[in-house]
Amino acid sequence: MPSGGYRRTLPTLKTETLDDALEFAPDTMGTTHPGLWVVHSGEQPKHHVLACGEGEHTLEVGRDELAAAGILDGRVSRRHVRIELDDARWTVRDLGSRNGTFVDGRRVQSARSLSAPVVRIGHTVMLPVGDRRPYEARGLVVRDGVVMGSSLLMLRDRIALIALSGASVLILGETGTGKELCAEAFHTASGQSLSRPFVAVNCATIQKELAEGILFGARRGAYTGAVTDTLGLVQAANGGTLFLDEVAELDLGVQAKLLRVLETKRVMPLGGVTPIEVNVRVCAATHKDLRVEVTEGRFRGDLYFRIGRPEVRLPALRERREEIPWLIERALASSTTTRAKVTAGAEFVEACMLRPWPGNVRELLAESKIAALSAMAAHHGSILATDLDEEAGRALASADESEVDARPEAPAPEPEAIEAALRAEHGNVARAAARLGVTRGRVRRYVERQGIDVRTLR
Ligand SMILES: Nc1ncnc2c1ncn2[C@@H]1O[C@H](COP(=O)(O)OP(=O)(O)OP(=O)(O)O)[C@@H](O)[C@H]1O
Repeated sequence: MPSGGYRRTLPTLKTETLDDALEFAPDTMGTTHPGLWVVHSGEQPKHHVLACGEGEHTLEVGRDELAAAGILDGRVSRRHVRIELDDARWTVRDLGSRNGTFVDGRRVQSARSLSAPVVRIGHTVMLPVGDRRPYEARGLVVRDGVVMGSSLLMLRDRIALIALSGASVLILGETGTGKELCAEAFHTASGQSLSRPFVAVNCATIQKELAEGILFGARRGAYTGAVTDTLGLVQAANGGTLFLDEVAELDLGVQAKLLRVLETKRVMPLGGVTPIEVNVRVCAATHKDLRVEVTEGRFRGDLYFRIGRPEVRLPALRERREEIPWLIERALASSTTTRAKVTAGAEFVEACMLRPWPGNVRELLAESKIAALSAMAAHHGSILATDLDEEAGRALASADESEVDARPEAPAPEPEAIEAALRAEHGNVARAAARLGVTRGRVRRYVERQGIDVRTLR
């Protein structure tokens, strides 16, 4: 295969009916349907919606309400918290509980906020929802390791409809939101048999001068070094799907040739004389606004109209926080080092739900694994909030902020002091950093530089 792409067949995805594409407009009486969504409890992800009574906006939650939903949490008081939606504002009031109510990570007696906060009581994490009906109707599905909350399920249905219509699709979304997974779902839903190829290429990684050969193939002798015929990704995807990730990075000249291939359904390899017939579905993705790219002359308008419509937009992870507990569980289950050895504590999950995750799912999965190792090194089977790296999931510093951050820091601790702190804390980087009064990143970098295996310090 040419570099920059790969070819594989995909596992079967069960086809689901599309008739559950419900619309959730306020009902004719203007009644809202607020509720409280339990997303994590007892070190496990949950999906359970507690409903306010018909026409009511207030919900009281305690041990019995949770137990009725099959959720047992000994740290929750009998009458623990009242949550109210009033004039589009959430009010959370502790009802004199023994272990307190936490709103967005802070213990409160009472708190009001315009946006739905993350609420924790005992070992249970919850999200208030203004309209519980989509969550009740669609739930949350984990299939073949892919976690899909209500918004992703809706998106998947839309992608399936587009695929069945025979059109191409443009997938928009921040890095790590799952655009490639969507492309795979598009391929599967196209009804193309499993033996048909799915070929993915990240256009940002293709060198400009090699792009034509990589995409369209080359005949032997077409250029210095072309010692054999090469197929090209378009031909490799023949009969299946070509996924062009970061499509905005394609050179304008290559864009023109790609458009021609798609219009004529023929590809001419470099140095070739006879075009070859191809039948390829294109699925493209980008984190850029292609319309702006067209307006500013960096993307061809004609290609945009060929592959840029219809578009689907993947929400950032911070817009679908209910998936976070399930993704953490996926991360722990995916490695034999952590599987069945550690679980995610409620405070860890809460901390994860409060970070913006600019790297989205990819970043959360990676940081969950690091946190799990930190918990294991410290001999606790439950991942604590302090096991989450301080820098993990935080917004990336802008250039201006990095200048501020570049102010001289407190002097770096001596290596002996770092190692002593690590020994005292049995290899727990977070606690060693707290003991030294420096950031966790600083201790972690020291550990990595020195090649210290923190497990030996347990
Ligand atoms: N809903 C999900 N459930 C489970 N894993 C997911 C989900 N979404 C994404 N991932 C995982 O997160 C990682 C990043 O996903 P993917 O490569 O599809 O993102 P992307 O948007 O294409 O990223 P980029 O723009 O950087 O190429 C992959 O390991 C993928 O398996």
